[in-house]
Amino acid sequence: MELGKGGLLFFVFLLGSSSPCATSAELGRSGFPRGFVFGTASSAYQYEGASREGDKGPSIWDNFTHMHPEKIADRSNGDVAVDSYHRYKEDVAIMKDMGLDAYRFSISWPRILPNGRLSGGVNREGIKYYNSLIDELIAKGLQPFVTLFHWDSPQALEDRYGGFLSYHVVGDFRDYAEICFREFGDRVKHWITFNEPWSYSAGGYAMGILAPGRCSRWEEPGCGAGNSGREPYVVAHHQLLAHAAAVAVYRRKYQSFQKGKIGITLVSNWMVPYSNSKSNTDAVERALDFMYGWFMDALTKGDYPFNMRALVKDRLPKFTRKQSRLVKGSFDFIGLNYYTARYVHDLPRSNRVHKSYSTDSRTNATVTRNGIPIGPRAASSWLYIYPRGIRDLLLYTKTKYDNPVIFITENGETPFYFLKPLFKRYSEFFRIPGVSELDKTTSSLEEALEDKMRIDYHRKHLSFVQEAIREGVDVRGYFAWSLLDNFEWFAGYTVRFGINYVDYKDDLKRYPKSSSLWFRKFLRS
Ligand SMILES: N=C(Cc1ccccc1)N[C@@H]1O[C@H](CO[C@@H]2OC[C@@H](O)[C@H](O)[C@H]2O)[C@@H](O)[C@H](O)[C@H]1O
Repeated sequence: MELGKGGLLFFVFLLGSSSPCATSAELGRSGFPRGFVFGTASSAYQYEGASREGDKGPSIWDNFTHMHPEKIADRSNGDVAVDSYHRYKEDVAIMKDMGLDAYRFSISWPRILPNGRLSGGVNREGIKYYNSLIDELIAKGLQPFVTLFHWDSPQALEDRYGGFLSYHVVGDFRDYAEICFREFGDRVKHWITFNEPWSYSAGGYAMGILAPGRCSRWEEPGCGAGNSGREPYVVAHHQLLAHAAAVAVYRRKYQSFQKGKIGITLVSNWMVPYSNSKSNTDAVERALDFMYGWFMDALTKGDYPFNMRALVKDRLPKFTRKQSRLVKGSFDFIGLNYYTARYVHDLPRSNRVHKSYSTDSRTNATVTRNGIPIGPRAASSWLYIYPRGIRDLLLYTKTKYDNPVIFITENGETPFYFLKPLFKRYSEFFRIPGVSELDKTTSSLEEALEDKMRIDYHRKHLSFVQEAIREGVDVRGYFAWSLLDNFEWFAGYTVRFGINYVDYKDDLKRYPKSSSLWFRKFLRS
């Protein structure tokens, strides 16, 4: 049944139930299909530290945080992070004790190739570290899910040819990926080429809030160089080509005897029309195309969505026939990161001279409708809690993209923290409508470990994942973001996503939060 644009969204909307059937009493591992994988997720720059140890080369995040500390909320960096480079055995023991099945982590490209290129030499210290981590996971009965690129591009390639702005990155990424397949593929059976190419393209080249921090001069908060109307599309294009090149190598030279699966992790908000007018339901379709279809259409159809081609025109790169064939179908599964949702309404055609990815879709996304938030706000200004969105996004993917195999590779939140005294004295200023519970910044460790809001977030999202499975979506796993509190990019260490607490003031000691204990019980029931 061919559904028109609005019809598809209306179809998803109609089927939606206001809340999932399972109650917290019923919710447990046994409510999911046999073999469903439960894990936690992390990334190299946010966890490892040891930024200049073990002969690792610098990444663009090492450079970005040191050159632009003002772009990080607490002027911090990942030089030490949570020191997983030295403490990975302790971290794996935490996962084992929780009863998790898998761990999603990323490999730092410049830790394997310090100069970014094969010709610069392979760093055996880097190979040794990841072998140790993978061996430890397997020894403790955990499956490694490995992301090859989680934003920490080698600085050497940025200096050499502008990193992902250049087509040269395709061959260098392919060579890097092949080293990983060869060295780790006997034990790694789930490969994720890129984490959130949307975030890297939009955050790094349209908004300038992620490394390498490029955007047009007139964009807020202002960047030294860049072009928000062209560079995000070029960088996304080269990520897709690099992804397809790596998949082709894996399928041609390794998959037949290593028997692994390879995919890519995408992120999308769920988009809710501000009203059911045609202009706003059309706007929702455009918003989904510009964030999610940008990659899903290329991966399933071999070309960008019609909406993008029609609106971005010659600023949107074109696939050659050969490239289109390489990209189309270049996945065994899709990793999907879901955090939040937005209300979306149409923006009339503007004759803006300043072209930007951020305005090309002619939509505006808001977190409130008639003054009412779409859901309780987490600590991060972009994260409003809308659990039903994970089910709607999964159903949309099933219906529009032919029911691919999906792993939820990230889902998580960071409770609202306030300075307790400040909160008490100025609570009327902080009263955010709809926030069910504020986790105040606490004065004691005991209070810091109490994260009921995060338990509620994961319980509700897991219930909606169950509902999506009942409706036929082929979801095979769920990874919570994140195992530990960690370096959260432009927020630094000011927000905490961990289900396990890290005491930054006392030797990075790890402590289970209530959510960790909840997951431990969930995984045994
Ligand atoms: N952070 C994102 C997507 C994103 C990109 C630009 C701006 C906003 C949001 N995606 C995933 O979210 C996770 C949580 O992201 C945090 O969200 C709250 C922000 O304040 C914080 O800076 C960010 O790290 C990251 O840690 C993962 O590495 C990443 O894969």
